[in-house]
Amino acid sequence: MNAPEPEHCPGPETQNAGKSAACEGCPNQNICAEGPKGPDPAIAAIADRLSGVKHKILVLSGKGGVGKSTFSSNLSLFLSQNDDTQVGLLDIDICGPSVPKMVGLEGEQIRQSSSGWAPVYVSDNLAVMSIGFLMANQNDAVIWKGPKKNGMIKQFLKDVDWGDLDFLVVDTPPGTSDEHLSIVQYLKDAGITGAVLITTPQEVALQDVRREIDFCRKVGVPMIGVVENMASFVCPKCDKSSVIFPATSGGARGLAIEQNIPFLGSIPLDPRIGISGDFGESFVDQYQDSPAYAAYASIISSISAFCAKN
Ligand SMILES: Nc1ncnc2c1ncn2[C@@H]1O[C@H](COP(=O)(O)OP(=O)(O)OP(=O)(O)O)[C@@H](O)[C@H]1O
Repeated sequence: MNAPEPEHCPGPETQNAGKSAACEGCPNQNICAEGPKGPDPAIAAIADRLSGVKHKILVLSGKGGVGKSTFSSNLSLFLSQNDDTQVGLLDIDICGPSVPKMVGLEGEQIRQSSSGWAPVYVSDNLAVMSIGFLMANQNDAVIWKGPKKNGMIKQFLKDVDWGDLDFLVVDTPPGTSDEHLSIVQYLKDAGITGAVLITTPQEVALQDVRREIDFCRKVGVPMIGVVENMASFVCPKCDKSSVIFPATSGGARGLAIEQNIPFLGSIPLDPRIGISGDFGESFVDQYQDSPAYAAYASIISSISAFCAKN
């Protein structure tokens, strides 16, 4: 749907979709008339498939490049440090699937099993599925229109055999697009524990987070909180921290207060985070004495506490 609904819109899922008097002249008329009627049976199939998954966490960002995939990967790696915690990481950033590289699974392929698509394992208790595993060449561009992207998201949610998981971390595309609406719609019956919103401190990024917050409120996704990324620089040699954007310092925290949602914490820019991601190594396993690790630990403890209560 890309135009506002007309007054008295019968709703895209109804038998009258695209055919009632209110639909005349609506730019969505043809899409609605041709679209599926009634609830999508995939929604129930997805709930069934994910019935063994305790917590589904969406990682969202208003803008690209703010560190959403890095956070999703490190969140999953961190949670899986506990051998008794089963973690799944689903990368549905269809146009820029960077998770396979970040967790050291570049070049892996999806395997079919009798019970669906088998995820690829980083360790015994960390399973990963990514659109990147379907691409023969990692440099290929994914040029798909909306319905095909939505179909792929549906298939990922419905067909991947995760087994029992404590956490499923979902790395989403940036912004609030059709794909986000689809994810929320498809997970309607399965349930979403909550969303973590990643931002950098610049005002342009914060503006987009406001839209993301508005989206979550409109579609009823609980917000676990906001994470600020790359607001300060920590020197890997002396661990001294310097603020990078003094003009917007504290902006993400201020935004969280203004919007009445939790501020989970601030992860500094640490070159070792970028390097670890580029080489598919685990930052959270290797640099446990760094300020950035301490920030991850504190943020993830708040996320776990939220999940335990919901
Ligand atoms: N705290 C950090 N310190 C250092 N580098 C970081 C940090 N967070 C992210 N990066 C680096 O910033 C770049 C962008 O991060 P990432 O790919 O995670 O962003 P993204 O929001 O997922 O982007 P997109 O949505 O466009 O895929 C990467 O090179 C990553 O290594």
